[in-house]
Amino acid sequence: MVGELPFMKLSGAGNDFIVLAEEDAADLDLSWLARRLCTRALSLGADGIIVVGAERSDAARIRFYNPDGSLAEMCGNGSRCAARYAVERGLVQGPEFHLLTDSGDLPVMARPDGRFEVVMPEPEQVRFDAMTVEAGEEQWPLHALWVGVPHAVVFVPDVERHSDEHLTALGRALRYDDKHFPAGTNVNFVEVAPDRPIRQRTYERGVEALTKACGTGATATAFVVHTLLDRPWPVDLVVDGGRLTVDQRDGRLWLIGDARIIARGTLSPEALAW
Ligand SMILES: N[C@@H](CCC[C@H](N)C(=O)O)C(=O)O
Repeated sequence: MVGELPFMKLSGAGNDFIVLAEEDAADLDLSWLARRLCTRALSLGADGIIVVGAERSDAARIRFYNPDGSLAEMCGNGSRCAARYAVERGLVQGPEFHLLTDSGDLPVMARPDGRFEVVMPEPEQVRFDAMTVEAGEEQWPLHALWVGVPHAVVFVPDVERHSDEHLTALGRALRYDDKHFPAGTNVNFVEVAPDRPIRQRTYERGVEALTKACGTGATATAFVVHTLLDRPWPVDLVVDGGRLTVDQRDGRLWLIGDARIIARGTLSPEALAW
């Protein structure tokens, strides 16, 4: 029986997470915990849980679990939320420190404007024009790459014209396309126009739905748009839950955005009892 569990809930550009201290969650099956806690309406609900552990005064250890209980090697928005949590709980001394993730050691900085910025894993396994997406009369080019987790970046001429249901159906079909994506994929539907921020909507693996933002997805998109369309750094993106910026400095990609505390408290055992 799990007792009262201290938690914080944070949102990064609308991607929301339940964050727990490693010491409080030590004896728990984290995959099971994620499936229980992330279910909206029956429990607190979130796009994932993050477990944060003290390591050194300049480094915290973090692990992400998706709502379906799978372990995600990386989460961009979750990294900023974990960084804010680590500062709030006094696990690290800011403003510059490191997050130790399953995708490596990621430098992070608490900015004077209240936002956080975190170095993202270097894009790998890049396949430009990996396939074409058939969407009714239209054909959309899809670029595939890995930014800690797998991503597809699909260029869509007018993304706002497509309903949530349509993008969800297309995203789900691609996510489960084992031929092109043996490990599954997150799918970013992206509209690029000159002189305005990129508009991005994301179907997330492990959530199996559109979420309000995806930080690794924003990074994947920025990399593709910079490389193929010469978009200069920094690249700004509008997502359903706010704004994200991806910049390149010292040859590394930085994800910049908010990390807002929504709630602090204790989870009742009944949050898990359903
Ligand atoms: N929301 C995330 C991505 C989290 C991982 C993803 N669900 C997966 O398993 O691939 C982000 O902000 O990067």
